[in-house]
Amino acid sequence: MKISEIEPIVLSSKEKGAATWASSMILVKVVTNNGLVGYGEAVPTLRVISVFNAIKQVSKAYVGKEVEDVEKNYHEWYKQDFYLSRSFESATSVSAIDIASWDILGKEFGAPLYKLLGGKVRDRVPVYANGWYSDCVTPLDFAERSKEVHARGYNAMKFDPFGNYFNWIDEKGLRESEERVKAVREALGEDAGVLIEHHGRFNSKSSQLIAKRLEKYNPLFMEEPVHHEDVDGLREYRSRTKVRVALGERLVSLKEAYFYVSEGLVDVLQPDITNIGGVTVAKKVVDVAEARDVEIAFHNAFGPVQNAVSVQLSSTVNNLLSLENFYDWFPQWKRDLVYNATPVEGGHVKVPEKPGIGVEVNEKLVDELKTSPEALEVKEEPVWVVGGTWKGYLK
Ligand SMILES: O=C(O)[C@H](O)[C@@H](O)[C@H](O)[C@H](O)CO
Ligand SMILES: [Mg+2]
Repeated sequence: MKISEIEPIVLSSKEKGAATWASSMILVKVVTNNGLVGYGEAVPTLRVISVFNAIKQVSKAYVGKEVEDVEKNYHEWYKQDFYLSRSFESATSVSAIDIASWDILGKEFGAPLYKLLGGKVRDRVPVYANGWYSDCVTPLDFAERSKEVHARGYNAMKFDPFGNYFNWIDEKGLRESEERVKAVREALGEDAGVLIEHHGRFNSKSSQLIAKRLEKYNPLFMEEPVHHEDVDGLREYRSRTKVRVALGERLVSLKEAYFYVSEGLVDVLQPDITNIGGVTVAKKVVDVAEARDVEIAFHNAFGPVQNAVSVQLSSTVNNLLSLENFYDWFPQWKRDLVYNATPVEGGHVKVPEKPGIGVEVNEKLVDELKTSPEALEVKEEPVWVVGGTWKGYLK
């Protein structure tokens, strides 16, 4: 079965989600010469136009290829694109096409993805909540909202308590962040998972001060505590703190993931299937992590296709910690965009049994929401911030 057509589709709506990127989505539709259709998804942050164009470029290498040859096709692009290991746009494009190819493979064999990957090790995937704390600023805001989320069945949740501090943090920032974390820990009790998101924005000295202040609240992990490229800063952080480190959403290749695992720089690896290289690379990354007892918690922030493929893969991962989940904080259209959806019940998602990624795309809604790629607005509250949490800081 040959790939005959690849179409990048930008979707957007005025309905706001948890963050700036949440109101748009990049879907990739792959069609074969005998009419099978598969869907993938690419990363929709401040690069919507360049990712859309990159998908068109990568498509030139994939059209005409056998859709079943996921391994060969990825390596052909690895050979072609001198900059794949450096280009997030290239990596997310190849990932989206790879996900759609696996979706087609499942449909061809009439099997959900997990069966093609060696079978599942669990029927329900444990998830943690993210995106739940829009407009939370005071410790009380965080405490009340986290209680509501807990009552919905989530026993673990992630949040960024650091307001608009960037690179450096001072005593006031440390105190305010500590008050928020303390409020959530007290609201949830000792057994819940409290996950601290740093969004990779601090220098090592500042994040070490943070770790010393927050370790008494027993965070499940500290996510991206230092700037992504600051490997020496991360080594210093590792040697001077006792907290568990999670990272991985910006990794774009197997070798990059291998580096963090083999150097002992990470406890919880968070590959994103939409930019690590699709299912083809993600499953290898999982194995590399397992060899060093590093746990997996896929980054899963964007849309329902990414969510579906992440649920399928998570069901097969022996060393899974949890899967990130924005599902209940998606704008409604992202839930409506797929049939046989994957709701969160009791902090878990049931693994769908439909072929491929396990959900079908609502093509009527795709036609309604389809738009031309446009640059996202740049606001004082950056794209990675959960909306409204900088309110107290903006002039
Ligand atoms: O862990 C996460 O879910 C991410 O850090 C998100 O919070 C970011 O905002 C997004 O990935 C930006 O592209
Ligand atoms: Mg993150």
